[in-house]
Amino acid sequence: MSALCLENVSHNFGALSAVNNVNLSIDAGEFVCLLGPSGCGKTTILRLAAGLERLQSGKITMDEAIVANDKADLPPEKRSVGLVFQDYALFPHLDVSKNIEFGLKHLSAPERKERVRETLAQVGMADYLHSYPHTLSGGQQQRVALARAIAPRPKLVLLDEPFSGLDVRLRNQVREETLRVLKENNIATLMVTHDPEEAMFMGDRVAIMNKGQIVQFAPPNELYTNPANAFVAHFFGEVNEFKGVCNDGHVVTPFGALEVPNMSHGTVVDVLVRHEGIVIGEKVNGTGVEASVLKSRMLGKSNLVDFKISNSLSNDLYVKARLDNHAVPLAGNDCVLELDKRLTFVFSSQQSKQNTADD
Ligand SMILES: Nc1ncnc2c1ncn2[C@@H]1O[C@H](COP(=O)(O)OP(=O)(O)OP(=O)(O)O)[C@@H](O)[C@H]1O
Repeated sequence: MSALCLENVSHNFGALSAVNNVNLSIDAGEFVCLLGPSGCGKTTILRLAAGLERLQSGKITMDEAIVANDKADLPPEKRSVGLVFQDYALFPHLDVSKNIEFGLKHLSAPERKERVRETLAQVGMADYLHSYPHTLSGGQQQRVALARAIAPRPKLVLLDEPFSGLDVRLRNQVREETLRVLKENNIATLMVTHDPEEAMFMGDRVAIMNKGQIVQFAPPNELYTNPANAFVAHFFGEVNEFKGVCNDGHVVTPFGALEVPNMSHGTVVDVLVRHEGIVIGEKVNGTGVEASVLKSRMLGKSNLVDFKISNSLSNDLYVKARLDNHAVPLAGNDCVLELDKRLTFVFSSQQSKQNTADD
């Protein structure tokens, strides 16, 4: 059963189409991230699901029950949804316990107290019952905001860029804690983010959006290794890009011929290779290409290495590779480069153009 299901949902602001025929469903207990560039419609989808924006077209159900369609539109307080926003939105004049009790009016006073205590313990804030929001750090406020959202035991929580106000180190910690708490409580979650790494870290599945539409909805691993188009490939990491033409089921690249069995003869293509898809190899059976190392930069666990390929089909060609520290050749040295085909993608140029965010 879907905790949340959007069917053919569209939304306009005047002449602007902010959300265009979106279908999205989240299973019970599943964590789904809505990822995309600024202005692609992520927050509008979240607001429609929460009931903060009136549905114009389509249908929204929660646990199979209609919450919004052309006839009905349940107000936010009737949707049993927990909300957490970027700015935490705690009530400044209420202490932590009162902030959380706010959503528990249906419980008796002793039940309320017990629920507050229990929920704060889950987020590691049991000692802050009577603190006021302004005396708490950003991370602590975010934990209280999460406690407030889950205390009424909703089946669905909606998070809008909840970690973007936190510094990087704290962000990783709060992300992990948030994920743990939501999973422990088997709460389905839809989280808006524009950070691909965050989406991959947290999401069981990620819906990637562009221009009001969902372009691909899949587990992180699939988005990374099997992107539906060039937009998705670019969004999930840096790539090297070459142009080519499909010739009898093959496209010739500076690294040799690649098979493209499903493309028609003469199709102009973009070949995209992830930086980590260029590897050092040996020249065997004519595969691989000789290259010289221009520059290498240490980036923690890996190095970003610039190569020049001189015997390419046209002019000199420059590519970047992300190599493990132990595999880095010295600047000025020559080596043979190969493609890791799992991290090499071929798309028709026409299709790539249509999917580019800023064209
Ligand atoms: N209340 C509004 N009135 C008019 N236009 C709006 C309104 N809310 C959003 N928009 C527009 O709708 C489009 C989608 O906005 P939305 O906030 O959903 O995008 P987003 O993907 O969440 O962006 P960001 O990551 O920058 O928050 C944008 O072009 C935005 O300017």
